[in-house]
Amino acid sequence: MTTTILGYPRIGAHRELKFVTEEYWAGRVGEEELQSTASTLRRAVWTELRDSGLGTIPSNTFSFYDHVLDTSVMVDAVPDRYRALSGLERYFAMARGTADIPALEMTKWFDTNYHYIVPELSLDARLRLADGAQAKPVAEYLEAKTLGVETRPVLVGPLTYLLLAKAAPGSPEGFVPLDLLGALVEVYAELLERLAGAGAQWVQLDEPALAGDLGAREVEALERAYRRLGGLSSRPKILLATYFGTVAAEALKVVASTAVEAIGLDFVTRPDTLEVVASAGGLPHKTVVAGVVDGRNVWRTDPARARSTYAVLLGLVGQVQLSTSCSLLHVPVDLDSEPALDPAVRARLAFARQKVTELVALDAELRSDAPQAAPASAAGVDAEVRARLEALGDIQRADRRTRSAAQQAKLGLPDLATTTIGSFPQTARIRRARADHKAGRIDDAAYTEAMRAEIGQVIRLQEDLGLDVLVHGEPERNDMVQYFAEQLSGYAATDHGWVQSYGTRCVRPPILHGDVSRPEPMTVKWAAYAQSLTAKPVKGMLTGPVTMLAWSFVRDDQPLPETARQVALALRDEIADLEAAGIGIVQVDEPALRELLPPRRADQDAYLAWAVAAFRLATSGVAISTQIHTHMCYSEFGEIITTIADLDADVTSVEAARSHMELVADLREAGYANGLGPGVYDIHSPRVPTVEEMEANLRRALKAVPADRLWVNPDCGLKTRGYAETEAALANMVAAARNVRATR
Ligand SMILES: Nc1nc2c(c(=O)[nH]1)N[C@@H](CNc1ccc(C(=O)N[C@@H](CCC(=O)N[C@@H](CCC(=O)N[C@@H](CCC(=O)O)C(=O)O)C(=O)O)C(=O)O)cc1)CN2
Ligand code: MET
Ligand SMILES: [Zn+2]
Repeated sequence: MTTTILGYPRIGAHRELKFVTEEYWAGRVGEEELQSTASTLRRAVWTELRDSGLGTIPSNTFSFYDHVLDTSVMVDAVPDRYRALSGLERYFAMARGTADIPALEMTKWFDTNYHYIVPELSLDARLRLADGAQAKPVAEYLEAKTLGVETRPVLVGPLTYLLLAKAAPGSPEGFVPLDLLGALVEVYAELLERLAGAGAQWVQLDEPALAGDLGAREVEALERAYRRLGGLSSRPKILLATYFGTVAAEALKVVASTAVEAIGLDFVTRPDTLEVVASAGGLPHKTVVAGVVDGRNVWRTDPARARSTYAVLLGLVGQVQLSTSCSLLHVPVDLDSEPALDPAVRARLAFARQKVTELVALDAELRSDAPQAAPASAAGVDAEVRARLEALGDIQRADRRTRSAAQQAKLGLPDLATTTIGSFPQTARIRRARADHKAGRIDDAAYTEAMRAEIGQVIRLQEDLGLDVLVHGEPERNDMVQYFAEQLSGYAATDHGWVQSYGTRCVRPPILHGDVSRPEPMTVKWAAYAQSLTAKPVKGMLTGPVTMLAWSFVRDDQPLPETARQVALALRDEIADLEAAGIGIVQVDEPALRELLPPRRADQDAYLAWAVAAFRLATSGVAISTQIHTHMCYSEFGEIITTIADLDADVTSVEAARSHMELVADLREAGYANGLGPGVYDIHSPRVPTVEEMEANLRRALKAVPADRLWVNPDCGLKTRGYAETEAALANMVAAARNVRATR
């Protein structure tokens, strides 16, 4: 037996990669320094893993932006619009766009808060191993080898890669990326041969798609791909890694029949993986890389549970190695950087470094037969919260027409009302004030004053621009989830627990460890201050229960819906306080609603039911004249379209610019008849949208939504943008709304 992990954080223990990359983008450091920092970070990971005693060590887990984008570049799946560029310039243009070329799309990596760059494939794509012997996985394998570390290069598996890709715009009807499987597998065949030539003993092919529902076509593709790769005469041994759920039984059967030497299985996400292996008649000729340590949550592993999984597996499979359930990309690097955490919570935690140590210890324990003590786990119980939830009555609001009449009487908004999604640019000045406050360089009063000054500016700007519904701009929030978590009981925040979300953007997911309650109002003083500065309505801004869970590390000792109800109750209280303070519109953001959708159809309805119930619990306590908004972004909404209607918010804003408002008609079909704000421009790019393009978007939307229900807003919050482009874009947006109002 031995140990391994499926991947490791790449951003650096102190976000070194983020900082150097952003300096490179700003033109303040050159490529040489960028490359040298990257190399230092890779080496640090390899030597750390080697010194920790881990059995086998992954490589090619580094990326300058995203591992799916790396794969696209590696197989030369580069759309023509980037062909004039080369090297890193091309790579970052694909990720982020340039002044002239739009970026590739970005979307959620399965049900995580990591985002990948969506491959765009056309029927005539000529896939090939772009850099031949210098291909990234080969180069990184050799780089580790010169340090004396033998590694297992990690690749996105060909099936998963194609299932995550989309057909290039203008592709012939019926073309799907999976049609390119044959060509892609030949590129992987060449790569595997080159890796073998470089001396690699093992390669890891990640196929998380195998934990979802698979059709006959996908199963057939799986078989074709791995028969071909398994049958290569010169290749490393193959570890085919499945994760983010239980491997589909049909897929396991196929993989078992190929020459693949090892299969990675996730024993953490769901309880039924052992049953699937047993029903398949075991895997007597394979090594199972058993994911017994949770790769994406921060709780210490229960050794008794790992032991029993191991014992059962021993009787079912050829060999067992202990591993993480998925890459450690999704957890922070080091618990030792968090001295301020409550010791009782801390005792229950393991970050990436600690998980490696856990694996080594588990392995030693299983060899020596000396059982380890289980972590003491005692989540805080709040009897009052439980009693209140128990006693809670109706969570249904009055019917939509009654509400909308009352709200219109009170708010008197024009047709095509203009607004924004909440945040305004998080400037260096704002972040510095927060850092100064935290370090004690400025006191509470000075910090409050600094934030009020920001709010004052944002309100004035919106009045000057002529927006109809204003926001306070969220300057006081380090992050829309962390900010609330820092104020709720039952939640802990970290100081350095950074996890990559996309590119150089990171988050510190808070840790939800016990029953949740709200000791004090969380947003009222900021919202009320903003409202005191203007006669226009100011929209209060909260993060919804599902998103509060999705972007946190959540306790695993009670069902998720229970935890969601506790968060929802705290939000319900907050909304009541906002209403009492004179805030007539409250937006409850649920950008992660789609993200938590389980991969298997069979599990989806139950999830959607509790997600809707939690949202309604949070939002149903208000007067009919109080307008509830919600906001969603970063998702393919297809599967949750009827759920958006079920939330029954008075107004829903959704990301729509990149899909050209397609969603608007879909929502109407699904019976959505409330207010709708399809984003009229993409906020992910510094490009300033023209009045004409936003007008065109609005006219398109008007075909499906009447003007008195159509809202005009950007796709999402503006926190990652600068002021110059924000002001220009919003001015154009208001002009577009006015033009459409005038010429309808
Ligand atoms: N949790 C979460 N998930 C999400 C989103 C989101 O907003 N939140 N949005 C979607 C896209 N994901 C995103 C993730 C991160 C960021 C983002 O802007 N992150 C910032 C950090 C935000 C933050 O926590 N800021 C803190 C800390 C800032 C900081 O780095 N401070 C310096 C010191 C201050 C300075 O001198 O600048 C330090 O700690 O070293 C603050 O403002 O207080 C970044 O990576 O740069 C944006 C979108 C989906 N998932
Ligand atoms: N109100 C939030 C903002 O504007 C919503 C963001 S959704 C990722 O930043
Ligand atoms: Zn958003």
